[in-house]
Amino acid sequence: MSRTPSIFIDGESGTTGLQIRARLANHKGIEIRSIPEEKRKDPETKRALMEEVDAVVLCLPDAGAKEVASIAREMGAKAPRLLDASTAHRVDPEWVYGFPELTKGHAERIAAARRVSNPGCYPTGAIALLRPLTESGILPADFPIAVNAVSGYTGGGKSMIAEFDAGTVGPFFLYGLGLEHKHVPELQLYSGLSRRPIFVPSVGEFAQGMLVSIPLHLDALPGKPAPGDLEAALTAHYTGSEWVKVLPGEGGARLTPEDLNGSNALELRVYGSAAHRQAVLVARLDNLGKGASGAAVQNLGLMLGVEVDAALPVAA
Ligand SMILES: NC(=O)C1=CN([C@@H]2O[C@H](COP(=O)(O)OP(=O)(O)OC[C@H]3O[C@@H](n4cnc5c(N)ncnc54)[C@H](OP(=O)(O)O)[C@@H]3O)[C@@H](O)[C@H]2O)C=CC1
Ligand SMILES: CC(=O)N[C@@H](CCC(=O)OP(=O)(O)O)C(=O)O
Repeated sequence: MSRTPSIFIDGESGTTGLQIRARLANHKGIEIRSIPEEKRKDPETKRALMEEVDAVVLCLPDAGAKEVASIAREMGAKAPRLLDASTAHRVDPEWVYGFPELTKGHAERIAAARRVSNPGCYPTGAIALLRPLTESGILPADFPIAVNAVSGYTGGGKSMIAEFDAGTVGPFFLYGLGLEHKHVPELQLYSGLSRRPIFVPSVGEFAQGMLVSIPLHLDALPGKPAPGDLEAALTAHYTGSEWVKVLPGEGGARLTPEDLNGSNALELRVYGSAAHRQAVLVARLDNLGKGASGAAVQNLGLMLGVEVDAALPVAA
């Protein structure tokens, strides 16, 4: 593409949309087009702009994302490429899952795709930990898995931010306790699990940041691996990755969720006790970074074939 590619961020004033704009603020290689505020939910205005841009980033509730996807279907070959940040299309086989580090060749699949579905924040951490273990055969697909996670409250979008700003919620809560959280299908599918994992999310009184942890009884795994074998499988999978790093798990250390805020980084650690034959896999990320807008900017770079910095620009 020789001219500057253009995008339309549908839902640009929401939590995810604003963060994408901020990450692209200093970027000269992508032109951002908008529609007037009062027309932002008008399908005909959207359709007209969709005819003029190369890609649309959907930062909308699921219903809004499905509406734009159906406009794009009607447009046929004239439709722009779509990158959907919502949950609407994540396990739809006609969409490519937007986790470039998923497996060998996946970044190239994203680069070539017409429709890409950006991952959920929690699945980003869990899939990053589990996929290399199922792919390498260390973890059987039907192994019982439980995923625990804590998120900053921006993960709940404008409505949850308003609740915390108003001081009407306590400092911490578990949720998803009906075991029907919307992230479980993508987490199961892309981790390569045949047995539905148990997922226990929670929110703390901090705006941004996330930890995802997965405890494992190593004796129950067929090859009875040591913690170091798990770490070696993760290291082999992510060697050379710009954004995903495998770091030593130092027992006794405290791990806090906010350290990667503003970045597009994802850190993976294996904590283990050889004596007790136990391990805990932990992912740390910014829920608005690699968990949402950073990942979206990374995917846009692949889709449009331009160099992007998926991290927030550092304030001068
Ligand atoms: N926050 C997060 O960490 C993550 C969010 N996501 C997903 O991204 C999407 C957006 O979430 P988030 O940014 O948090 O949500 P927000 O509630 O913060 O923002 C959504 C924005 O979309 C606007 N909007 C709603 N319906 C339409 C429509 N039909 N057309 C145009 N604009 C519309 C809203 O405007 P108004 O308020 O005026 O209705 C609002 O500005 C969701 O699907 C969410 O699941 C994905 C990953 C992480
Ligand atoms: C704290 C909180 O409420 N988090 C959101 C998920 C945030 C996220 O990744 O969202 P999407 O799947 O919408 O993209 C939730 O649990 O529904």
